[in-house]
Amino acid sequence: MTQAVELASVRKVYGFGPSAMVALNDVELTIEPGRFVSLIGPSGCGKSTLLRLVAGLESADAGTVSVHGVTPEEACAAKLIGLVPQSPALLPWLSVLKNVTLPHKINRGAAGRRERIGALSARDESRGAPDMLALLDKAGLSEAVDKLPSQLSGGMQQRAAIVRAFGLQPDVLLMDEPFSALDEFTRESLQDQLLDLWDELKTTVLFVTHSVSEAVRLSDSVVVMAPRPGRIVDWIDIDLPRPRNQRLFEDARFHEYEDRIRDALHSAWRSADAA
Ligand SMILES: Nc1ncnc2c1ncn2[C@@H]1O[C@H](COP(=O)(O)OP(=O)(O)OP(=O)(O)O)[C@@H](O)[C@H]1O
Repeated sequence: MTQAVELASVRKVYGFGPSAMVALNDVELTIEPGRFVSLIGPSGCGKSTLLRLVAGLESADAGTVSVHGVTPEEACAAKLIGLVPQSPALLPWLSVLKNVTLPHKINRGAAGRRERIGALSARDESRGAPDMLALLDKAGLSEAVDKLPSQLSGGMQQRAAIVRAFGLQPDVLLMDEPFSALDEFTRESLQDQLLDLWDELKTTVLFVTHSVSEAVRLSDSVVVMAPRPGRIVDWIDIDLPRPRNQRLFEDARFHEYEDRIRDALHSAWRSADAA
């Protein structure tokens, strides 16, 4: 089976000489298609760097990165990869509906590139373009379709950004702390909506977070990283039933997973202090 994401012996160094910073060292990571995997770890352990390597925004100094069997650059050209950054980055002069449909119009050439790459795509091409109004409705934005981003709250803007990313039907969706700027209530409701969309569209998700409970709630697997040098120190499969709704918080196993990840994070912090 072709893996959705594969990093082998990856090393990334910023700077030169004595000021060189090893952002990632000897990173091995394999993500099967359709899985939801979170990266968690202390600040500076290389989570965003790893995401940027998969997105093709940076290149590795050693090792290989592949997305559905091709380089991130090829995967990007074929629009296999979607990226949701920390802040929504919507175009301020376009309505919500135009913001979420514009990438589709721009990216019509991607279908041909996908075909040329071959049978790497996990998606069902016969499914056609998604109904963006239906996706906006599912994300609770049906009242906001004709509004400008400035007329929406931060949470609504982030929801629109997520719909836009899912609407492109990427095979791999990269999310860099997409909910970090939001209050807890909005955050939980966006987690629900993200899980709904993910369940429907079966996209592979690689999700960066600082929140242990968010990682446990959303993920099939949580990857724990440590800094100096940035590396993977633990991989924890979250064997909890789906759908994962609010009742999950009453499940003792949910809190056991949280404790396990917290322990792994404490070890990561201690190893960073010792470095
Ligand atoms: N463009 C860059 N130039 C120089 N150093 C960089 C650059 N980008 C990241 N770094 C360094 O690489 C290391 C990893 O950074 P990265 O942003 O990937 O960490 P992170 O785990 O995402 O951190 P945070 O949780 O704070 O967002 C850090 O020490 C950072 O200072």
